[in-house]
Amino acid sequence: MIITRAPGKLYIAGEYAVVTPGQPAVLIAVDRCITVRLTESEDSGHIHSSEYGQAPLVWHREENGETIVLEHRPADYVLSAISTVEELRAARGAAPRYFDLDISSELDDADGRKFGLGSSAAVTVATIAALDEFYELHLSLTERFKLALLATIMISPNASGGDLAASTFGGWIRYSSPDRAALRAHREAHGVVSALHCPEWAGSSARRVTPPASLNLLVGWTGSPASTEHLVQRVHTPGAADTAAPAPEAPKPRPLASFAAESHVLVDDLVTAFDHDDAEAALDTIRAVRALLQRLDETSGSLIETETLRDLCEIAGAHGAAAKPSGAGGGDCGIALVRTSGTAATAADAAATGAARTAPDAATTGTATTATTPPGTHADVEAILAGWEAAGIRPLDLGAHREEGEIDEF
Ligand SMILES: Nc1ncnc2c1ncn2[C@@H]1O[C@H](COP(=O)(O)OP(=O)(O)OP(=O)(O)O)[C@@H](O)[C@H]1O
Ligand SMILES: C[C@@](O)(CCOP(=O)(O)O)CC(=O)O
Repeated sequence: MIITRAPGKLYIAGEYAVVTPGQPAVLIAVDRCITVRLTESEDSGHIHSSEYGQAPLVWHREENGETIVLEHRPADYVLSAISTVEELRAARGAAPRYFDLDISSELDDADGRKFGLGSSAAVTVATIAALDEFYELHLSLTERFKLALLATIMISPNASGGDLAASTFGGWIRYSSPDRAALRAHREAHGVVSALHCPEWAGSSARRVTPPASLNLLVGWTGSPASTEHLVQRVHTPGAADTAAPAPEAPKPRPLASFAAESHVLVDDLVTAFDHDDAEAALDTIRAVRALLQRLDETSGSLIETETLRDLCEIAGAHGAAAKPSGAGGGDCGIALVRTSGTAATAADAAATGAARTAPDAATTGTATTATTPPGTHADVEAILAGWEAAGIRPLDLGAHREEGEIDEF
C-alpha cells in the first residue's frame, strides 16, 4: 500500500490580491493533513471518502485502456488529479493500471464541516503524490505542484494555487500565481507534458520564508463555513450580488485598483520583517493587512470580516496580538500572531514549553496594542484562547507542517 499525506494551509497575508497573476501572498502549511492510501486493483478503481457519502466512486478505463470513465459524477478534484497524472504517465510510456484510493481527512470537524484549511488543495496534492509513487514517475516537488495547479484549474479556474503551493512545499512560503487562463489554454492545446514547462509559468514563484521565532501563531475557527468562490467572484465584480442596480450617475467603485498595489507592498514588508527577524514590524504589517481587507470589504460590499471574525481580531488585539481573517473570510478561520519572549512557534508549543513571563502584559492590564508592544507571555496566549472560546470561536491547535524539500524555480 502507498500512503501519502498532504497538509492544509492558512493565508497569513496577500489573499484576494494573489488571484491576480504575479501578486504575492504569504501562507503557512498546517500540521493537519489529508491522507490517501493507494492499493493496486483489477478491472475497476474505487475511491472511498466520507466526502462522497457511503458509497465509493467507481471508475474504469475505456477500451483503449487509457481514458478514465466515471459515471454520474460531476467534475471532482480527485478525478481531475488522476486524469492529469494519467496523461503524464501515458506520455512517458508507462502501462495503465487500476488502483483504489482511500481518503481520510483531518481538515473537517467531527460533523464533516470544513474548517477552511484548504481540503480541496490537500486532497489534490496527496492524490498526485500517491500516483507519482505508484507509477514511479520520480516527479520533483515543483512538478507535483504544477500538476496540482493544472488539475485544479480544470475545476476552479480562478483558484490562485496558493493553497496547493503551501500543501506541496510545507512550512511558510511566499507565493505568486501564474496566468491560469493561459496555462489552461496551453494544456488544452498542447497537453499536460508541455504545460508543465511552458512559458506561461512566468511571473509565478514560491520561496520559503521564516517568521521570527518569538512569534506564535494562533488560529480560531468561527464555526461557519464560507464559499471562497462566491466571495472571490463578489470582490472581483463589486455590486454583482446586489439586487438594486446602481444609479447611472454613481461612480463605479474600483476596489481592486489600489488594493493590489497596497497588498503587494504589505506582503513585501512582511517578508522583509521575517527576513530581519523583526517581530514587531511583522505584527504591524499584519494589522495593516487587516485594515486593507476591511477597506476591500467596504468598497466591494463584501463580508470578508464577519462579526465573529471581528470579535476574533479584537480579542486578540486586546492582548497584544495582531489578528486578521485568513483567506477569503466570510467565516472559516482567523489568525493571530502574538509575540512571546520564548522561542515557541505555536500556541501548542508555548503551552508545552510554558513560555516565561518577562514583561507586564496587556492580558492583565487590558491595555490596547501599541506600536511598541512588549513581548507577551504564555498568559496572553491563554487569555486570547479563553476569550475566543467565550465568544464562540474554537481555537484550533495548529502548527506549521514540516518543509518538504527543495523548491525549484518555476
Ligand atoms: N476528504 C476529501 N475527499 C475527497 N474530496 C475532498 C475531500 N475534502 C475536500 N474534497 C474536495 O474539496 C472540495 C472542498 O473544497 P472547498 O474549496 O470548498 O474547501 P476547502 O478547500 O477546504 O476550503 P477553503 O477553500 O476555504 O480553504 C470538496 O467539494 C471536494 O471536492
Ligand atoms: C481569496 C483567495 O485569495 C484565498 C482563498 O482562501 P481560502 O481558500 O478561503 O482559505 C482566493 C485564492 O487565492 O484562490
